[in-house]
Amino acid sequence: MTSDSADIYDPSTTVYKKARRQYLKTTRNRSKDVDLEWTPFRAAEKRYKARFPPPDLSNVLDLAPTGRGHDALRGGWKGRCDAVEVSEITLRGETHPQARAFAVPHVPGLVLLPSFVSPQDQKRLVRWSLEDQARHPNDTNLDAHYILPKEGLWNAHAYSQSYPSTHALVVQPKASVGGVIASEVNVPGPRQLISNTPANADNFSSLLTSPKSPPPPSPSAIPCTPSSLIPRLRWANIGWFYHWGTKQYDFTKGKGQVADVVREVCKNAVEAVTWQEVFGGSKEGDDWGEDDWRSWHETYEPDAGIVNFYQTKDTLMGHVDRSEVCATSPLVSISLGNAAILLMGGLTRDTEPIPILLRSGDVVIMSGPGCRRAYHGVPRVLENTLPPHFDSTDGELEGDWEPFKAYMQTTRININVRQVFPKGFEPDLRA
Ligand SMILES: O=C(O)CCC(=O)C(=O)O
Ligand SMILES: [Fe+2]
Repeated sequence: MTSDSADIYDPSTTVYKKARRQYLKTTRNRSKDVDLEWTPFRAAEKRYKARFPPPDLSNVLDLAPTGRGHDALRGGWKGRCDAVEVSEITLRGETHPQARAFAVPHVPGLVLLPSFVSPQDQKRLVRWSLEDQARHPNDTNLDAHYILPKEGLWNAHAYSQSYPSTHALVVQPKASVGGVIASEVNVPGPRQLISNTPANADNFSSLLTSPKSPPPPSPSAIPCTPSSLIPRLRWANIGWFYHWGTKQYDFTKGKGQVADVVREVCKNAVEAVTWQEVFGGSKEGDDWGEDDWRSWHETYEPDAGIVNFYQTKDTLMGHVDRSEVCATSPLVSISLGNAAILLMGGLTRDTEPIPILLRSGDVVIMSGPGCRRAYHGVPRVLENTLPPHFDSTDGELEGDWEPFKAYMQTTRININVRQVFPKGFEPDLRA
């Protein structure tokens, strides 16, 4: 338990002293006013991101079932179970103790389902994310810059791990092949923040026809092995293609599938919630037209999404997901692997966000006008918080689990699933 993450809380340790020295060095020339200029959202982001002073996690909302509690957070991280008042929601026909859902009154439409995904399904979804999703025909952050192997980057990496003596495949950068050298490029790395026009039923056809060219390949990318690229995988697209440059969907590329393994989890989560208890009787529950919460048990149908891959040093800046025409229907977000802090704010960055601890298997639903277009971000992935079931190799599924186990030691995966269009709607691609 004397890992670096625990020592950072103890001023007598070298880890603490080193982090403090580093902090004083980097903040030496900073204007005294800079903190005052930050919005509450930005200030919270800075606090949770900081390596020094280490963030105080005592106000983080942690809904882990009692007993399992903080044990899953190895390495000295602590959290609090009762930081924000939550109301329990009855689940349809579910009686097992983990089937609970919580609404957070501070953010109407935010619903948390702790441990909703079973340990076995968590592992199944990790496999699916890496083997089946982070590959052609889906787009990933690395596709812009590298000619990725047809069998998928993960599969090439896993093969090279299993057969280290075979001739290693080398992934070639795109810039050296196409000869396109751009002066300014998006290098592979964190998602870029782009301010985009919120999609809606009226502007949809103009968004559809706006040009969406591929990002220029990085001239600094060099040939490398699949294994050296794997830690740089940041996202893969599922369902309708998402164009990161414009933050709009590119419907002309046709519709990819949201695989059943994910669709089932999302539909079950939405059906598990008694929406009447979330929106009934509140002003947020007024008539919203197409996306009415009263019919979500029948009309919710996921058609797009992103698989986010975070290494423990990665963060996702505060943003609003507003590219979907359905502006209130549930966005279902599944957490896998190491735990993280999600900051959930309001419609502007001026609202003080709620910090929420997300563990492997937790599902978050963002829905309704007060939450679906609220600012949120992930300022911290917590090191050494991989639950023990990721280490075990029992059961028939486990045969070749080793490469996944190794990768997941420093990784969090988030499957972020959206509904772009009302169920049954087919965009007219001749528009
Ligand atoms: O990683 C998460 O929990 C959130 C990801 C997210 O907000 C997004 O993909 O838009
Ligand atoms: Fe998001």
